[in-house]
Amino acid sequence: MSAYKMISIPEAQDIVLSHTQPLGAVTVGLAGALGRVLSEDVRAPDSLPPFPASIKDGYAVVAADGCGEFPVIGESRAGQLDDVPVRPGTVAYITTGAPVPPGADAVVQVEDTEALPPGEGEGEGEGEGEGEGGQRRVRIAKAARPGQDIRPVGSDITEGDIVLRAGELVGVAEVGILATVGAVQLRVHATPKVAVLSTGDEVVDPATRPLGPGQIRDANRSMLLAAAARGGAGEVVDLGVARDTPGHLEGCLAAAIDQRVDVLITSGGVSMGDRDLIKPLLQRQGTIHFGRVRMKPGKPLTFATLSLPQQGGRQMLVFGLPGNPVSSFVCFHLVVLPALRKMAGWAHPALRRVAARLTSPLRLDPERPEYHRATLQWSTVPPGTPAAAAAAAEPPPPAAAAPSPAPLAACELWAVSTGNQISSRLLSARSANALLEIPCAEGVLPAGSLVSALLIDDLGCMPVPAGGVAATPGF
Ligand SMILES: Nc1nc2c(c(=O)[nH]1)N[C@H]1C(S)=C(S)[C@@H](COP(=O)(O)OP(=O)(O)OC[C@H]3O[C@@H](n4cnc5c(N)ncnc54)[C@H](O)[C@@H]3O)O[C@H]1N2
Ligand code: MOO
Repeated sequence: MSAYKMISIPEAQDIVLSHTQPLGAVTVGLAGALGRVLSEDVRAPDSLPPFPASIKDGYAVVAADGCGEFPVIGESRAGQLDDVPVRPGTVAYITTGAPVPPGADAVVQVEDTEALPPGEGEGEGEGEGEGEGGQRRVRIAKAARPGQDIRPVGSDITEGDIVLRAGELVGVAEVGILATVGAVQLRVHATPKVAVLSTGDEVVDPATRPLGPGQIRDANRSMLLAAAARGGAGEVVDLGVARDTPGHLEGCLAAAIDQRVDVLITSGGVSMGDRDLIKPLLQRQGTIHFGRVRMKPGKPLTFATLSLPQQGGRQMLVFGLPGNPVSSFVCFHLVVLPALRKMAGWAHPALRRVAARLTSPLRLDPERPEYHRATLQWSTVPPGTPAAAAAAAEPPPPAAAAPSPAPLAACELWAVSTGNQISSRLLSARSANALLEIPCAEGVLPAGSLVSALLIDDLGCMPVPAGGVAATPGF
C-alpha cells in the first residue's frame, strides 16, 4: 500500500501553483527581453509619428488648389527637411515617412502626377520638370482631399500611452514596440534557476557505447534540461546522475541547495521499489504535498517543497518525476511547466486547450485518465485513413496547375496518435504537439470522437495540407 493518497491531475496542478510565486523583478536590456514577462507598464515618452508624416512618395500640396501645374518649391525627405512652407499655388516633393512641410495639408502620390518635360510649362529647354531658373514644375493630375496620405502626429502611438502592460509576454512584435518607444532597459520577472538530476544505478551517460549489462542511456536528463530551457528557465544546472544510495542522493540534493536553484527536477526512484529513495529523502528534508496522481503515464509523480532557513528561509520546489521517459515528459508538461511559467510572471500558466477529432479508435483505461501523445493536423479528411488515401490518389492536377487549396470551412483539427503509448517508449512523444485528455472509462472511444487536446508545442511539426487552406470559404 502506498502511503500517498491518489489525487487528480487538476488537484495536483492547483497544489503546485498554490506553492509557486512569481519571482521578483529584474532589469534587462532590449536584447534580453524576448520571452520575458513585463513587471511594469511601458509608456511612450513621445508620439509616433512625432511629426505629420507622408504615407507616399509624391508631392505635398494644398488640397484646395486641386489639379493643375505647380512649381516645386522644395523637398522633404525622410530625415532631411527643407524648411520651406508650401503656400497655395506651390507644392513640395516628399518621400514616404518624411515630415509634411508647413502649409501643405495633403500628399498626392507620384503616380497621380507628371513631371513636366522640357518645353511644357515655364521651363523650356531645361531638364525634365525644371522651369526657369532651375525651378521644377509638376502637373497634379488628381485632386487631393485634405489629410490625404498623411499620418497625423500620434496616429500610431500617442505620447503617454501605455504600449505594453505589466504581465504581458514579450514576443517578437513587442521587442519592436519597445524599441519604437525607446524602452531599452526593462523591468521583467526573473526566470527560475532549474536543476535536473537523474537517478538510478542502471542509468549511464548518453555517450556510453556499448552499454554494459543492465545499463540504459540517460534520456531524461538531456530531455528535461531542454524542456526547462525551452519552458523559460533562466539558467539550467545539470546535476548528473544520483546513484541508488541515500548518501549519494542526499549529496545531489545538497548540491542543488548550494547552487540556490529555485526548482529541482529529478527523474526515477519515486515508485514502490526498495531503491526508490526520492520520497523518503524529501520527507526527511521537506514537505511532500502529493506522491501519487491519477494519470497515465505518471502515477508516482511527487511534489515537495523545501524551506531553507540557512538561505534566508527561501523555498525550493522539488518535482520527483517517474523514471519512465514518457512519464517524465508528460509530467513535465502538465505540472512543472505551469510552475516555471508562473514563476516567470505568466498570468495564465496552464497549457492551452483545443478540440480535435480522433483519426483512430482509442481503448480507454478504466483506472486512470490518459494523456495520449498525438500530432494535430488541420485537414479536410482524417489523415492516415482510407479517405485520406483516396483523396491523395485523385489524379494529379495538370503539370502547370498548383493543387487547389482546401476550403477553410471543411477543415478540422485531427489528432493522429503517435502509436504504442507504453511509458518507456519515448518515440510516442516524437513530433507530438498535443496531449489528448482521454477520460478514464471502460470501452473504446470511436474514431471521429471529439477530444480535448493540450498543446505542448507550437504547431511547427503539424503537416501542411497540399495546396494549403483557402483563407475565405469558396475563395
Ligand atoms: N509495485 C509497483 N511498481 C511500480 C508502480 C507501482 O505503482 N507499483 N508504478 C509503476 C509506474 S506507473 C512507473 S511510471 C514507474 C516509475 O518508477 P520510478 O520513478 O521509480 O522509476 P525507476 O524505477 O527508477 O525507472 C523506471 C524505468 O525508467 C527507466 N529510467 C529511469 N531513469 C531513466 C533515465 N534517466 N533515462 C532513461 N530511462 C530511465 C528505468 O531504467 C526503468 O526502466 O514505476 C512502476 N513500478
Ligand atoms: O504511470 Mo507509469 O508513468 O504508467 O508508467
